Amino acid sequence: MSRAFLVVMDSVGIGGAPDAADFFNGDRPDAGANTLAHIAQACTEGRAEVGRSGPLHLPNLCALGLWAAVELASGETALGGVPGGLWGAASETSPGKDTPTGHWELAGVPVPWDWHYFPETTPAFPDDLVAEVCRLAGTEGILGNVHASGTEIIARLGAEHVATGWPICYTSADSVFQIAAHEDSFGNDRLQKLARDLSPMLHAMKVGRVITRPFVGDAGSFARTANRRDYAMALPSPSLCDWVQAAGGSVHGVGKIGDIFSMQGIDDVVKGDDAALMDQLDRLVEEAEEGSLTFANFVEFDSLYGHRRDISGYARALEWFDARIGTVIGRLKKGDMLLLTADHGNDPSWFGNDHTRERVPVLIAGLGAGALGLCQFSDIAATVARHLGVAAQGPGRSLI
Ligand SMILES: O=P(O)(O)O[C@H]1O[C@H](CO)[C@@H](O)[C@H]1O
Ligand SMILES: [Mn+2]
Ligand SMILES: [Mn+2]
Repeated sequence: MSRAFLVVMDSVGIGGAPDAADFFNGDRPDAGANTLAHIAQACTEGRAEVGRSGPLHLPNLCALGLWAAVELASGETALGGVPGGLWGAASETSPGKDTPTGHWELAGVPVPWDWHYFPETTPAFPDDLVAEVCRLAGTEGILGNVHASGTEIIARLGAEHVATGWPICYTSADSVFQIAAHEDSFGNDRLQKLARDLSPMLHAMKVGRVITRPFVGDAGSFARTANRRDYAMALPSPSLCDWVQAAGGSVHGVGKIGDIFSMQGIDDVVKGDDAALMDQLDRLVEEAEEGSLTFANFVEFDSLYGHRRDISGYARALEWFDARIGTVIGRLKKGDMLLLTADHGNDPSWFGNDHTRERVPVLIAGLGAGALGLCQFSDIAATVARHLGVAAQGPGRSLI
């Protein structure tokens, strides 16, 4: 018997996606974006000195083969290290660079449809959708109705929201409908019910997620809380999580995993900030059952630093993660696999403020050293399934 830990470093791309020119930030194609290599270059050149200093220091990820994976994916040579793990680089085939699309394909389910994206117009949403939000919320109108950054829009419209009670609705380059509302004046339960009731209409439009963005505080210092929830579409077919459960194994979600899979195929989930999630991953390395899959997402690279184009912050988060994951890897037991990967890129040195289409690293601890080569996202599901002795479905092929 064996156990598997599949750990997604949200947005930690390594460049080189063959179809990057087909994806955009505004009108700028993603060709050339490289989250890790560009952060490393900025660190080396002294352009990432806030709260940290000097060259990017990732000894544990490099010891697994991270920099070999970056070079394989994109040809960029930035740092070094002799790979002591299994390492490779994976490309996505699905027509989307968002979190659910990436995770579904990592779990063996490429997305077979085109998502609906709202136009970059004002208003961004059709009248019938706005009317339905008003009906469900019991309000005369909505605020926003545009493409926006979530922190910027609550700073701009938060006071008007508190005064009118109208929900702030916005979208981005992703297939999302986001609703921000104040936890005290609007109420978090009411916000979650609104999103839950609205999501069937959005899902029928092929909008991937309705996301709640509760916030607290006063004008000038509004702050989002950890009570964000994502109401995602159901998967079109069973994923790695279902395969593991069908074989009798438990599936433990850490972080956003429960939301991304609508809890389908997941036994339990723990939530919190990334530091709390790392504690939970550490606990699961101690406690997870034989035959189980622990599926973790660390989102702060993306949500706190990638979208905000904060290179120093992203570098700090990587260095923190590297130190903590090194400890976790040191506690793995015989027969365990820990596979580190990502769901898309979010190059903080790039144009715009959205994700970037990139290859992602595949780093495996616990199974010796060697090159896995270039592969597909869905091969990761097949690899984990093979390790657990579980029958895989879908297009992936095991790398081991
Ligand atoms: O600016 P905020 O609200 O963080 O939004 C970001 O979060 C969304 C979901 O991950 C993305 O689509 C991106 O727009
Ligand atoms: Mn993501
Ligand atoms: Mn994101």
